[in-house]
Amino acid sequence: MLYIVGLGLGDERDITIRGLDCVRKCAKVYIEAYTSLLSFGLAANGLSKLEELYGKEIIVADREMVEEKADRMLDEALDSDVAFLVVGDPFGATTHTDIVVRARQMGVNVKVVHNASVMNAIGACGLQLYRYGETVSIPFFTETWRPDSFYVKIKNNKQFGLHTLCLLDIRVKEPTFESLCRGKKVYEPPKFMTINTAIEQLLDVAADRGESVCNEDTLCVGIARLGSDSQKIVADTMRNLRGVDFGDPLHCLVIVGETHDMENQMLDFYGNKQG
Ligand SMILES: C[S@@+](CC[C@H](N)C(=O)[O-])C[C@H]1O[C@@H](n2cnc3c(N)ncnc32)[C@H](O)[C@@H]1O
Repeated sequence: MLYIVGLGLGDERDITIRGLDCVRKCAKVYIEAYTSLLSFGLAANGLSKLEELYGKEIIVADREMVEEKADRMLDEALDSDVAFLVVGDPFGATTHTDIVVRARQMGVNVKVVHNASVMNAIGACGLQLYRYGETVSIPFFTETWRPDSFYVKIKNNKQFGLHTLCLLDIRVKEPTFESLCRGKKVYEPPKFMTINTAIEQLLDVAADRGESVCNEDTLCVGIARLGSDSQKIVADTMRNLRGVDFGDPLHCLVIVGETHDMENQMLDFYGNKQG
């Protein structure tokens, strides 16, 4: 059996009792370490805290392992109990749906234990979950690569008065270009997009396109470390949010659509006290 267990967003104690029962009975425990790594401080001593609380050794599965070598984990799950831990909810990232499909194709039984995800905890900022359009992902721009399909989606959402949740790029275990040329991989340090960079990129795309789906006066909500004790939520215009220090990752951004009275009251509560 493969147990895919959501860990939630806060810290190692956010696992559910059902999730913990699964982990404790499994022969092997893997943790996905690239879609939401830092929220659990896994880069520091977070992993040993997890191992201590769960009473199990935990194997860190990086992107390569999950996307290319998952068959080994799935083979093990054919004749023993294996847990795959995911920060947030198992279905909060598309990769994990892929694992479920591959497991079912191999005849592996799968059980999912749900938990809070950025996709629903975002309700904390006061904008109603029912009034969001398509979620977008904003990738890091490079000198030569500036994909902007997210912009059209934001435009479509805005046309219907809907809010847009923007998930921001995470780069973990990316090989350097030079090392790829030399045939021996050396990895870049992990990179997490900040709300400030996301806003810069959004304003750049708007300027390139000569459209003002987003401009300096667009109302947004910046959210950092959602669900943790140090969560920070600030609602303000892009102009003002650009200068706010949101601190450590992970960050995401909501572009506000049409709002109702209750939503406005919540946004006032998160109004930028620094800007
Ligand atoms: C692919 S999603 C992973 C979602 C995760 N599996 C879940 O269910 O919440 C990763 C992106 O979501 C956003 N995100 C995830 N957790 C967050 C948090 N606690 N606070 C703010 N943003 C978060 C960040 O923009 C991050 O790059």
